[in-house]
Amino acid sequence: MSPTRIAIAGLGAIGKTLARRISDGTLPGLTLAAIASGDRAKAEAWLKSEGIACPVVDLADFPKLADLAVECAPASIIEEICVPMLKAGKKVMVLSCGALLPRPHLMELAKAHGGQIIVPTGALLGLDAVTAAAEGTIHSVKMTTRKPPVGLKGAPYLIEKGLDMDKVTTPTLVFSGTAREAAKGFPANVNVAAALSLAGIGPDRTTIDIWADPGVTRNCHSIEVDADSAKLTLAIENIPSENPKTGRITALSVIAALRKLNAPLRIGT
Ligand SMILES: NC(=O)C1=CN([C@@H]2O[C@H](COP(=O)(O)OP(=O)(O)OC[C@H]3O[C@@H](n4cnc5c(N)ncnc54)[C@H](OP(=O)(O)O)[C@@H]3O)[C@@H](O)[C@H]2O)C=CC1
Ligand SMILES: O=C([O-])CC(=O)C(=O)O
Repeated sequence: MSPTRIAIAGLGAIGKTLARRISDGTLPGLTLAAIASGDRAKAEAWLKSEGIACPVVDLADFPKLADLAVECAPASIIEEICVPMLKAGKKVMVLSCGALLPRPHLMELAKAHGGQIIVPTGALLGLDAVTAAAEGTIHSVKMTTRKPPVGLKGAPYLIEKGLDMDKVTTPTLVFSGTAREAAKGFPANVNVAAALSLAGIGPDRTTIDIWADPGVTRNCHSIEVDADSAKLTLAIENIPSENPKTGRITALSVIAALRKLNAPLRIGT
């Protein structure tokens, strides 16, 4: 069987970890085929320093070079990554999944051309159980996120409300609302809430409280799901990566999902 060719869009905290792990040959049946970056010269210099041989290309070139693209770039360019791949009937693993909520046309495009959008568990946990529960009836899904203020800095919602994260000295509830509203107001901070909503009862019925908490050093998420099959209470404390907004486990989740693509034994939903 020929190897599955992987393209990476975005060579940041997630993309770099991914590039290292695919190119070192520890993921059987996968090959690193292409990378797109916001800064081609910087990406080429980094790849050279790591001893990774991979072309840095334009996003538009992905469909001819790759079978699956991993989107780990700013949410604002999701269309540029997904549209060419999906039109070519290929797969895209989407990390900026909050940006999927206002774009149902991307799912339509996948359906029309036989492509697929894959949202990995990412920085969260329990999406296996939530998708299973969603095959029955889920009554409610509530999430609470608690991050160090630096992990929320720059969010459009905070800027709009004039909330300065440098001035937060006690745990502060900065947002309470639906996953859809959270994805709009915090596009680089709570993709986890969007993933949870897509797994369960959708972005308008899934709720989230976001706390800026100077007392924590990790990005902490807890989930409560009430369903006719089970009651779930789940929590995860993510150690930040080189990007304080992004937990280290996110890249590992992508690697685990990629490993499952060609694995003879597949664990989990
Ligand atoms: N679903 C989930 O559970 C999670 C999702 N995320 C999301 O995943 C995404 C990536 O996260 P992370 O790796 O931490 O982000 P980073 O900010 O570390 O990296 C993003 C990279 O994208 C690159 N980029 C910018 N413009 C373009 C472009 N036009 N084409 C290709 N690449 C570009 C940037 O490169 P340069 O610096 O050269 O401009 C940057 O290195 C974010 O949207 C984040 O919110 C994060 C954590 C969890
Ligand atoms: O969901 C996100 O975008 C990032 C996040 O909370 C985490 O990594 O813990």
